[in-house]
Amino acid sequence: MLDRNIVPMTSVNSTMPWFGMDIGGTLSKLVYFEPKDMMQGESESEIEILKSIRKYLTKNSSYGKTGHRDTHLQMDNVVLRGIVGTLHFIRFPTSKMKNFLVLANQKGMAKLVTTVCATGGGAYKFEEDFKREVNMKLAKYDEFESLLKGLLYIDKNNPTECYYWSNPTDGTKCSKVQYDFSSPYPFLLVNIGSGVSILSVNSATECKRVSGTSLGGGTFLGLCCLLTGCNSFEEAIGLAAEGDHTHVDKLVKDIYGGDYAKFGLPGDLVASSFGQMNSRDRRSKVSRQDLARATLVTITNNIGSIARMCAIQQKVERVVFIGNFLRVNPIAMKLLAYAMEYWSNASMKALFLEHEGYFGAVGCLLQYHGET
Ligand SMILES: Nc1ncnc2c1ncn2[C@@H]1O[C@H](COP(=O)(O)OP(=O)(O)OP(=O)(O)O)[C@@H](O)[C@H]1O
Ligand SMILES: CC(C)(CO)[C@@H](O)C(=O)NCCC(=O)O
Repeated sequence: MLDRNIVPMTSVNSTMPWFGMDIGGTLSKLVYFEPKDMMQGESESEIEILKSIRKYLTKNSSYGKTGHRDTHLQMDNVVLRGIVGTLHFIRFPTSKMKNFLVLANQKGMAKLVTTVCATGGGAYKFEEDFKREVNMKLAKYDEFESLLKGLLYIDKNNPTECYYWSNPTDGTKCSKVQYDFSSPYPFLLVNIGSGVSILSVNSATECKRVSGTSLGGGTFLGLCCLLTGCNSFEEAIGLAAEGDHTHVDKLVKDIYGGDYAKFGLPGDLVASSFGQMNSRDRRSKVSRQDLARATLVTITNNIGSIARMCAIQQKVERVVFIGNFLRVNPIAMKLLAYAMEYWSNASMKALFLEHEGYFGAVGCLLQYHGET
C-alpha cells in the first residue's frame, strides 16, 4: 500500500531510483536493478555508487568475514518497466543502519535520489533518519504485499527458484527437487524472520495474515548466543551442524522406553525440548554444539507445528517457507520438510525458495515501478 503523500513512480520519473529496501528487525535487504544497456549517464552513476556501497558492505560486514557468502547475489535477464537488466542483492544488519546512511552520504547516493522505496518495520522506524541524515524520502509499502509480489516475480524469472526436499531424513538419498510453482493457489506463506508471520494466499492479490509467533529466527540466534557464546548466525548454524539434540531434549523413548504406539508417538520424537537439562549430571556432559542443535530443532519444530495447524485450518496443501532464518540452513529446511510430510500423512508439502530473504525488497521495488 503506497503512502498517500507519495506520488507513484509511474507518474513522475521513469528512470531512478532502481532500488528497493526491506528494513527488517534484524537484517536490511537492498536490491538494485542494473539495466543491461546503459542509456543515460544518470543511471550509470547511480549504479557505480550502488556497486561501491555493495563492495563496502560485503567487505566490512561480519558475515563477509566468515566465508558464508550468499550464493545468489544477482539475477540476470529480468525485465523491469520493459527494460532488461540484472537484479543485485545486498544485505546488512539493521543495527548498522546509521553506518549505512553515513555511507550513502559519503558515496553520493543521496545526491542522486530523493525517494527510496522501502518496506518492513524499519521503513517506519527509520523514516525520520533517512530524511535528517541523507535528505531522502521513503515511499513505504506494506511488507506482506511486497513479499508476495516479490516472490511471484522472482519465481517467474527463475525456473529453478522453487524446490522441495525429497527423503529429508535420509542423509544419502536426500536431495533438492525442483517444483513447478506456476499454479500455486491456495498456499500458506511462512515468513521466518526475526519473528514469524503466517499468511494465507489465495491469489496474486489476496493474502491475509492468519497467525504468527514471536519464537522465530531472532529467538534461535538470541538463545544460541546466550547458551553457546557464539557471535553470529553462521557460527550458530555451524555449531548446530556438529551437535546432537538428543543429549539435550527428552524423547518419547526416554519416558516410555520405546514408542507410545497407542497414540502414534514414535520413541525418537521429542517429548520435551531441553527436557534433559534439569539434570546437573546431563548438563555437565552437554556440548555447545548439542545446545545449538537443540535450539535449532526446538525453534524449527515449533514453527513447523504452528504452520501445519494453520494449513489445516486454511485447508491448504502447499506451505512455502521463506525468510533469512532458512539461509545456509539445510537442517531447518529438512526438519520442516519432514515434519510437514510426516504429520500430514504426506498430504502437505513444504516448499522453499532460493532467494528466501529478498522478496520484500524486490516487491516494493516492483510496486514503485507500477509492475504489479
Ligand atoms: N548474517 C545474519 N545475521 C543475522 N541473522 C541472520 C543472518 N543470516 C540469517 N539470519 C537469520 O535471519 C533472521 C532474520 O531474517 P529476515 O531478514 O528474514 O527477517 P527480518 O526482516 O530482519 O525480521 P522481521 O521480518 O521479523 O522484521 C535472523 O533472526 C537470523 O535467524
Ligand atoms: C512484527 C513482524 C510482523 C515484523 O516483520 C514479525 O516479526 C512477526 O510477525 N512477529 C511475530 C508476532 C506474533 O504474531 O507474535
